[in-house]
Amino acid sequence: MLTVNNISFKVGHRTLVSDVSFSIRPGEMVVLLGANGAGKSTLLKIIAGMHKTENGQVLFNGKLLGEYTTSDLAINRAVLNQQNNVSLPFTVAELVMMGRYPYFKNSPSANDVNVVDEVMKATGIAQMAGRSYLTLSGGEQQRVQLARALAQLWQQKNSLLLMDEPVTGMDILYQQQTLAILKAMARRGHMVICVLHDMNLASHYADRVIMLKNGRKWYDGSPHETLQPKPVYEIFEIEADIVINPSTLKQMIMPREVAFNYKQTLNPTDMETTQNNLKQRYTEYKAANPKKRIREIAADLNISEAELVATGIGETAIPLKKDFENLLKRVPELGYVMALTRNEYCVSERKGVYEKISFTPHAGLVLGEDIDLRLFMQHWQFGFAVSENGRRSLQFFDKAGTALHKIYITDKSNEEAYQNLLNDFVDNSLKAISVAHKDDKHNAEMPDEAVQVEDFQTAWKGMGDSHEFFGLLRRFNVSRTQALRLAPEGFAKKLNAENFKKACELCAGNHIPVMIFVPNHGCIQIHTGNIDKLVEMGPWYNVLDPEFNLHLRMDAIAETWHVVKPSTDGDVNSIELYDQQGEMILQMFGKRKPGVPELNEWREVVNGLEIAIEPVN
Ligand SMILES: Nc1ncnc2c1ncn2[C@@H]1O[C@H](COP(=O)(O)OP(=O)(O)OP(=O)(O)O)[C@@H](O)[C@H]1O
Repeated sequence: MLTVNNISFKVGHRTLVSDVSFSIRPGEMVVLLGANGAGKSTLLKIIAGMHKTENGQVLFNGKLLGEYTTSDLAINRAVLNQQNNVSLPFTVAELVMMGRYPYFKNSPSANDVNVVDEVMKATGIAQMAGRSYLTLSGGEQQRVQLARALAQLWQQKNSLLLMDEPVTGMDILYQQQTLAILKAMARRGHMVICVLHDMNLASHYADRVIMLKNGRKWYDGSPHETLQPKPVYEIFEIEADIVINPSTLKQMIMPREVAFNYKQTLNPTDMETTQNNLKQRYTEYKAANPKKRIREIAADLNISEAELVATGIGETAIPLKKDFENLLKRVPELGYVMALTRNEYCVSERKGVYEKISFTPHAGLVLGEDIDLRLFMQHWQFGFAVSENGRRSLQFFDKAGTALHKIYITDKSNEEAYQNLLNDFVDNSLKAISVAHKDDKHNAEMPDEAVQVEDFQTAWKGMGDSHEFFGLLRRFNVSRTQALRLAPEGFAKKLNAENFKKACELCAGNHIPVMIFVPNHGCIQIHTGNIDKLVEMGPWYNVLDPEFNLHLRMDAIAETWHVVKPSTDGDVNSIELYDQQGEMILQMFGKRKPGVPELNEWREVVNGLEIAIEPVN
């Protein structure tokens, strides 16, 4: 058993590993994943006893690592480093025999010779036993080093194999074979910790995946739990689609294409010149189209909204430090404000006070009476305080410059608190911004036939809480609209977009309180309460109440569903609207809270909808 307790490691003032803890048992194969420089090799060296830590401890088979003698360590753990410098022309067999040095003094025993033969066969290098190591290709040398490490512990149960990128340079067959050998070693009673860069190899061979970022442990769990779009994004900053390999039922991780953004290579002066040119275009376009909103102008000019806002730096826009969690914790001081969250086709505006703000590594929460938000901070990249046409607001954008959330100052807001907040969070160094290429949405779905529909339907019916739905999508690797299509009979019914209006009218007319969720990838805004004034204006359907406004593009609704999710408080009914890409536009529930069944009146409204209007789409 290996137990790592709260270890940290510093070089000078730089912390390379910070407060990492985990244990592994004989039989387990653990894969360490993380971006370049995340601290994987450093962690491995600490566990190998090559780096001494000031804090924490490493316990190996019940004894502190520091208490092992060098010769004891040599027969209990083997290390394969990223770089193996060999300058003398040893033969392959001689080099592998080095793994047996801890076991003999002058000449190897028959057993040592046997072990060397066995590992050379296992690693496919037996036919090159007599060749000089220095004449081998990179991948062949790597296999020899692997064989040396294996020879060291081949017969030592409960020992520890520490492998730093063992498959680097190997062709695809030997990559697979190497990991198969390591997994077999684990199954024979060894403990294996292996640094890899290939998530698909990790998916196939790891029993457990530990993900590191900035020297800290971020995720620790089965490949199924950890190799998901969100952890992958957080660790590697790359969007990935996860599909299930139908023959192995293991996840396949497919990173999305990234476009090279030349603007990111511009130096600050070039960025400012580009920004000044844009400012001129923006000013001219605004003058010619005075009624257009910034989001529409951004779309027309094929530029992001954040870049347009940034053209006002020094005049209408103050850049904010990227310390958004601490900034948001101060927003309650502003008092009565207006929170705005939107996606492509729907805007939710709710007035009130930010209260009960907290952050976990996975999401932020604002759980006030009025303002109710779920925040996904990993997507928050740029922030500005904007003052335009007499309206002041804090605006937050993702890395592509798309707006995620805005907070508007009202007549009743606390002016002094707003000024103090700006003083504390202004980023005077930022003169121009450069945004990432916008990810094209391609919600590739597995074919319906590849989904384990029966199990999926059973799991749906067995939900104890509607919040489990997201986990269900992950588990069966289905998109939301696919899930609705494959739902068990009676749990998802297709409606017409007009049904949504009908439901709003019935709720407004009968004073039935509702919950309206408007999501984007950085924020979900929830309005809970009554809706009253419903107004249609061109393609927009609006709720225009004093505290809550909703603007919804009816012509963008491609699918409307009535969805039923079981919970321990009885069935929960919702109406869900999706766009052409399968992205959720809006979700509406009856007002509810945990432990209380949903309102009967709401249930009657949704259940009556299909009768009210025949579904056509
Ligand atoms: N001796 C050292 N002195 C100063 N910094 C160091 C030292 N060793 C490593 N680092 C730094 O510590 C960080 C973690 O390094 P480490 O080699 O553990 O990363 P890694 O996760 O293994 O990365 P890679 O995937 O690139 O191999 C890096 O930023 C590296 O530059």
